[in-house]
Order: sequence, then C-alpha cells, then structure tokens
Amino acid sequence: MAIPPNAIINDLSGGGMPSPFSYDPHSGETRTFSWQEQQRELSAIQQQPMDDSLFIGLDLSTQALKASFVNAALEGVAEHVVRFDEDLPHFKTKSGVHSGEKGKVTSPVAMWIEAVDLLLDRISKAENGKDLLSRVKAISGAGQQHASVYWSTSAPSLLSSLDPTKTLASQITDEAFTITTSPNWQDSSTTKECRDMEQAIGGEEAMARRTGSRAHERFTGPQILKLRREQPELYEKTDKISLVSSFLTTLFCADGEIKAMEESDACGMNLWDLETGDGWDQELLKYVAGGEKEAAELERKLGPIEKDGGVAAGKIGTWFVKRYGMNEECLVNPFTGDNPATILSFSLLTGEVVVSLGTSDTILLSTTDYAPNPDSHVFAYPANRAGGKRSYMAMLCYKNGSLPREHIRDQYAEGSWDKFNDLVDNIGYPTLEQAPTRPIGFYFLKHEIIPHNGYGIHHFEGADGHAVEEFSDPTFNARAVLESQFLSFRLRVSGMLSSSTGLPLRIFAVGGASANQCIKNTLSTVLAAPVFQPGASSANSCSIGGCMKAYWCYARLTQPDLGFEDAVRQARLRKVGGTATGRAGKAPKGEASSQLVAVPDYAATDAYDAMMERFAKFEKRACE
Ligand SMILES: Nc1ncnc2c1ncn2[C@@H]1O[C@H](COP(=O)(O)OP(=O)(O)O)[C@@H](O)[C@H]1O
Ligand SMILES: O=C(CO)[C@@H](O)[C@H](O)COP(=O)(O)O
Repeated sequence: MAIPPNAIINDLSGGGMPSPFSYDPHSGETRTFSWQEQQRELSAIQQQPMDDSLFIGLDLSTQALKASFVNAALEGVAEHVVRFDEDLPHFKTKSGVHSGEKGKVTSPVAMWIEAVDLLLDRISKAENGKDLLSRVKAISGAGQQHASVYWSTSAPSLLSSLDPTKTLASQITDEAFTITTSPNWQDSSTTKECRDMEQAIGGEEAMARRTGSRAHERFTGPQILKLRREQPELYEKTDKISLVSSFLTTLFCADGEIKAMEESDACGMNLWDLETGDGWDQELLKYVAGGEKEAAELERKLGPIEKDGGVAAGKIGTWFVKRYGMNEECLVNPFTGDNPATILSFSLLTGEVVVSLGTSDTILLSTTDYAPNPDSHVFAYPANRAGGKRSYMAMLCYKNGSLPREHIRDQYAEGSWDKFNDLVDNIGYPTLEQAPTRPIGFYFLKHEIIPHNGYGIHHFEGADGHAVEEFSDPTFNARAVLESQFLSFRLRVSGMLSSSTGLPLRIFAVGGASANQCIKNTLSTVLAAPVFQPGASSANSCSIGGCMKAYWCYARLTQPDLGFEDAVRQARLRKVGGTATGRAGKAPKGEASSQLVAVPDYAATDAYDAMMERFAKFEKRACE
C-alpha cells in the first residue's frame, strides 16, 4: 500500500510510544522535549510506586457495557463486555433499546445495573480477574450521551447501605427512581419542546451560541421539559437528575451522594451555558422548569457541574471492596460522554478527525475556538481543568449509523458482513463518467439528526434523480448505504475544518464498523484522506479514553497540576523504561501504535467530488 504524502506519521495519536514533542489540544501548543529531559522524566517516573497499578475505563453505550483495563504505561491488559440483547434477554431490548410510539426510544435503567453486576461477575471469574480488580487504582469511563436517570428521594439511603452479599440489581430497585426507563439518544419525541425552547431564547442560532448546539430532540433539556409537561407529578417527585455518565460515577462511589455531572457531557443538554462556561443558563432553566422559583428547584435537581476532568469524585464504594476485593483507596473519576471519552484516546492535530462508526456515526475534532453552529455540536473538551484555558470538542452525529448498514446486510447479504463486502466490491467505485448518473440512496430508519428531518428509505436513479421504489440492481444498496453516509460526512465536515481543501488530513476510525475493511476503504476514498486505526482493536477507544482519564486522576494525587496530555506522555515513558507490567499474560490490546489501514483511490475520489452537487440536491428531496 503506497503511503500518500499527507500521511506523515507523528505518533501522537491513538496510543503508542511517547514522542519527543507533545501537542496539547487543550492549549493548542506544541512543546518539544529533549532526550535529556525525557531521560530525567523517565527516572522520576520509575521511582513512582505504580508498577503494579491498573486503571479501568468503562463504556456504557447503546448496545453494551464494556470494560478495559490498562497498566501504568497505558497498555491494554484485559477487556470484558456485556451485550444487552444477548446477555440480558429478559429486558427484551432490540439493539439495546425499546422503541415506542411517536419517536419514543428508551432503555431500562435496571438493565444497566444488572449489566454492572454481570460484568463484575465475569471479570472476577475470569483468569486472574480477582487479582486485576484488586490492583485497580482508579476507575472512570463514559456513558452514551444525553440519556438521563431520574432518582427518587430513596436513592441516597439505598446507595449508601448496600449489602455486599447481594447484587446491586436486587438492592437498587425501581424504588430508587421516579422513572424506571431512560430516554435514549435515539428518541425523537420532543420536537415541540425543542422549538419552544429555541423560541424562548431567540431561535436556533441563539441556542447554538449559548449552549453549543441548537435544540435537539435527544438532548436532556427538551426531554426534561417534556417530562414536566406530560408527567408533572413524576417530575415533582424526582429528587435528582443524572446523565448516564454521572449515574455511573454515583453507582461506583455508592456513598449515598448523587455525584456531579461532568462539564463535557453536560453540554449535551441544551441547558449549560457553554458560551461563558459559568453555570446553567438561567433563562433556559426558567423556561424548562416553568418559572423563576421553579428554576432554582431544577438547578438543585441537576446539581453542580464538575469542570475539572481530572479530579476524584470519591473513592470506590465499600460494596465493591467487600464483594469484589477492590482496593478501598481506588479513586472514582467523573465519567464523561462516550464521544468525549473517545476523543481523549487521541491527541488530534489540526486537520485530524476521529470517525466513530458505532450505533451512531460521529465525527469528532478538537479545537481551541468556540465556533458554535446550528449544524454541528460543540462540547467542552473533556480534559479541561478548572480555571485553565478552555478548549472544545466539535462533533457531527448521525443517528442512522450501524443499524441501516445491518439492515442492508440482512436484507441483501443474508446477514453476513462478508457477503455484504462482496456486494460492495462487485459494484466497485464510480468512474468519473458514471458520476453524473450514479444511483444514490438514503437510509433514515430512525428520524435523522443530519439532515434534520430525514426519514425513510429513498432511492434516486438517473441524472435527474427520479425517485424509484428500488434500485434497478438491488444489490447496489450495499454500496449506496456507505456512499451516501460518507458523502454526507464530506459535505458537512468541511465547515468544521480550517484546512484549505475542507477535507481532513487524517482520519482515525473507531467503533464496531471500523473492523470492516470495505467500509474503511470507502470512507478513505470519499473523504480523500488516509485512515488510521489504533492498534489491534479500535472498538474500545471509548473505554480506553476512560482508562486514560482514570490514570490522569490517579497521577494528580502526586502532581496536582498535571495536564491530561502530560499525564499520558509520562505514562508512555514507562513503556520505554519497561516498569509497568500487565501480568495478565496476554498480548496488550488496543494501545499499540496507530496503523495506516486505508488510503484513498484518488481516481474514485474525483468521481465522488463530481457527485457532491447531485447528492446535496437529492438529499434535500429525500427530506421534503
Ligand atoms: N464487520 C463489521 N462490519 C460492519 N459493521 C460492524 C462489523 N462488526 C460490527 N459492526 C457494527 O458495530 C456496531 C456496534 O458498534 P459499537 O461501537 O460496539 O457500538 P456502540 O456505539 O453501541 O458502542 C454493531 O451495530 C454492528 O453493526
Ligand atoms: O447522541 C449521540 C451523540 O450526540 C450518540 O453518539 C450517543 O452518545 C450514543 O453513542 P453510541 O452508543 O453510538 O456509542
């Protein structure tokens, strides 16, 4: 495979060896370290009593709960997963959720609690599992964004009196919650609430400027407003509201306190004043709560926000110590959102993006500019520190990510990814001559975020793009489901990048579908950029980002001012010094150097370039 000119490797991203220079997306600064400086740092690091330490990162995403363990050099040591549909079938979820009427999508909170029980059981029964758990010095991780948990007044006493002979699920019962299901990020039932909230503060531009995003159906603020309007008695009875991230922080501390939300994840609510970063947006709170006095009560329910991503929210609960032999000094670092955690496992340079192909498809980049736009999202960067220079994470999010790809695989390729790939390869890339008549399909199985209002399956054929029920060659759907998604990425990402071409310099692909070579090739070719992957596994970048956050939190016990990037760089020096040990007897996973996995077929890139105008026109038609 020829390495294209824009693929000059600096191995700052996606794990790997420490570099003599470090780029800090937090400050936008690049610093160089002489080898003498590195040698001094290495000696200092080797004196720290970390040799045996492990760090856990969890990822409670839509379809699964994953756990990664890393050592003090941030090398992967073990991984475990609980898949909701398969491992907890009694909750009867499909792809982790229940889909109801009028766009309502929820997940049972009890399922997540049982998943934590099952995950810990699996870990402790695995080879060396008990040993691994006993060596954990800090735990952190991520939750799917926007989804919320509604605690009752009984929660604190239930959480602080857990009996280690019983499971979490048998003790943190429905009594702990006012609502036993959590509105999922795929929910689209709050369109009215979104428009009302935007109108209350002067429109979508104003909402984006103040909170980082225009109002979105899945965001927590519109969901809370709908709850207050439709079930006021349950809203009133709710004592505290958590995001999935702060729900997990609370669960792992289990000290009776409902823990603070972390700022980056709180940006997915349309309630946090990201423009100033100073607090909840009082006008929005007032609107959602229904009055001035009521706003103060909503603020109490939401609690404070943790703006320092590297602090400890508490220590691991005694239930975990007594039942699973975890170290009572183990720190719990505030969990964040899944996308913020994913970006943390990379140190992106200007022009580089992470493309996460999970249940949702997302594009992530880091920036020091606050440049909100109604078509994308801006969140606080998850490694910000209180009082420090603020930076941001920009994101595009597609609801119809892996599920439409699976739908096409099941309908046209007998449920096999290999057969799906054969269809994609058989059709091949378009030539420049074919571009003006290339068929284009749209697969909005769920109400789409981008383009807003996209819904249903649409096929267009011919130069004029006349709508057809099905393509003349139905197998074309396999290629079309990839092409239309990546053409949409291409259309939108240019507005977020400052590069002269409007295209990314490098792509880091993560998430379940990044295992698929055909998908990576097409992504690379449509976006005209080389694709890299973080070592052996790219499906765990989110939980690895959580591990790094946990490590950072622990390192700050002895170096209170340590920044996230410096913590990561220091940890990787141990790899050079060879002082950290996994002791699990397995090859390290997930944290090897990034590898080039796909390069553009530039002739086809030209053809995709020529398709952009038609694509944008047909997409508008599909949304009419
Ligand atoms: N070989 C493959 N080709 C394409 N998609 C895949 C492949 N393997 C897994 N996937 C997709 O990955 C998705 C899960 O991705 P993952 O990142 O684990 O999800 P989540 O976003 O819930 O964390 C599944 O829905 C599946 O469709
Ligand atoms: O809604 C968003 C981001 O705004 C989604 O990205 C969710 O955060 C869920 O992620 P996955 O389950 O696909 O990881």
